[in-house]
Amino acid sequence: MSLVITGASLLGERTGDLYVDDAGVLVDEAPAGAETIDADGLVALPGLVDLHTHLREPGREDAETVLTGSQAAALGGYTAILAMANTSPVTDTAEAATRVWELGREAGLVHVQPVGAVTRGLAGEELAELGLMHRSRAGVTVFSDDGKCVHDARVMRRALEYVKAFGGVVSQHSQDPALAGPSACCHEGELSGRLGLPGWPGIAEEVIVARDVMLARHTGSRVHVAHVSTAGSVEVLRWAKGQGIDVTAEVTPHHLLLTTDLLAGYDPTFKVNPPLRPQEDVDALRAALADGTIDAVATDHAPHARHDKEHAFVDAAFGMVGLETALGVVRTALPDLSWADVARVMSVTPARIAGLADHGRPLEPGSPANVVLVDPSATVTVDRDASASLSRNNPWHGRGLTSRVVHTVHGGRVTVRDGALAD
Ligand SMILES: NC(=O)N[C@@H](CC(=O)O)C(=O)O
Ligand SMILES: [Zn+2]
Ligand SMILES: [Zn+2]
Repeated sequence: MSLVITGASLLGERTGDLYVDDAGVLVDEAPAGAETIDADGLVALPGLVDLHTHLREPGREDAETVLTGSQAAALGGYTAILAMANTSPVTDTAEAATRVWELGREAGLVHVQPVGAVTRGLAGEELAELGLMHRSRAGVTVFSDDGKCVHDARVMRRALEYVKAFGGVVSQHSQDPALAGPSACCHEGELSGRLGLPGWPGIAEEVIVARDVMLARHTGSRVHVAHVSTAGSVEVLRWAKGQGIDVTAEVTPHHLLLTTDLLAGYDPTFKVNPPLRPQEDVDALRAALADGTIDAVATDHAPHARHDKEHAFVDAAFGMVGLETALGVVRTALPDLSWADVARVMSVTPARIAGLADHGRPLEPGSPANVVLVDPSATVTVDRDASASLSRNNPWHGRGLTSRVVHTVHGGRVTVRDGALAD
């Protein structure tokens, strides 16, 4: 179905119309018989790309499936998501990766790009079949043991050497298990002491980031730092980039807006890895995103069933949902970021990091029609029950967030119309 989108503000810079042909590609003339979307007052961006999504299929379809996660992604303005490997079983074979890729195609709402595990079963010992996953139909290029840190430096070195051959990247969950003990469940600081909760200090992240940028330099391979959470990690990244080391980094929406004080109520909704940090870290993360030291925003959408989350704080699962709220949180946390910069950190750069050639493209003839249309002046009050996700661990419930995703177009197909899933 061809499409004419009229009067949108393209990246907030100039008003223009967008034309989409039957093949789902942007063209320079209005196709005959096209559906029209009136986008007057809306900002058009390339469809968002999430480098870090947890779908729970296979294994925990009660918490999320590829379909429900894809729906949440489309509602959040995404046209591509990377599905983390910590499912059950783990995505550590070509067959498992291909299955996730197929489920994504069947859901048909966003491109679901499987992330492959670095090590078998995320055990941190033997490398998974990285080459076979890359050569499979899923075409895996991003590898991660996320949820666990590849803590053995020798294993990390070998993984980097291996993926270098085909331009792959290792996305690291930076958490030194020796410094952040097995029961660590929040930021280590004055508050964790007062609350009597075992903390995990920023240094447990920073030593791994520092080690990994040196391994990237040594191997000439590419490292991506998942969910950066401290000012110290930002300093290391700034230095590494200055040296020309091939490293990229992401920050989550929640680390840009929420701080560790929220833990005073012992509400496990706010329990996440890495933990919410003090305001000084949040300020450093915002500045680093604005100046390009941090390359991308990634949701780390981590749905959990009620019976895994509703526990005493120490026993509850780590993680929060985030696909539907990411853009609103970024707009709220960084109101001065230009729309072109929002496109850069939420679409263009993540697509480049993941090697997704059809995403993050300029809104110009010849590009695949992956587009999101946003109302920049709306405020949305988040309701955790009005969500496509199967999980309700939503830290934004009841909050007002700036901007609203109105329409999403994936490959020329309208997936979200007027803020609701299209039929
Ligand atoms: N972020 C989280 O707190 N949890 C993630 C794992 C992870 O990203 O480390 C999960 O899979 O639930
Ligand atoms: Zn992680
Ligand atoms: Zn994660």
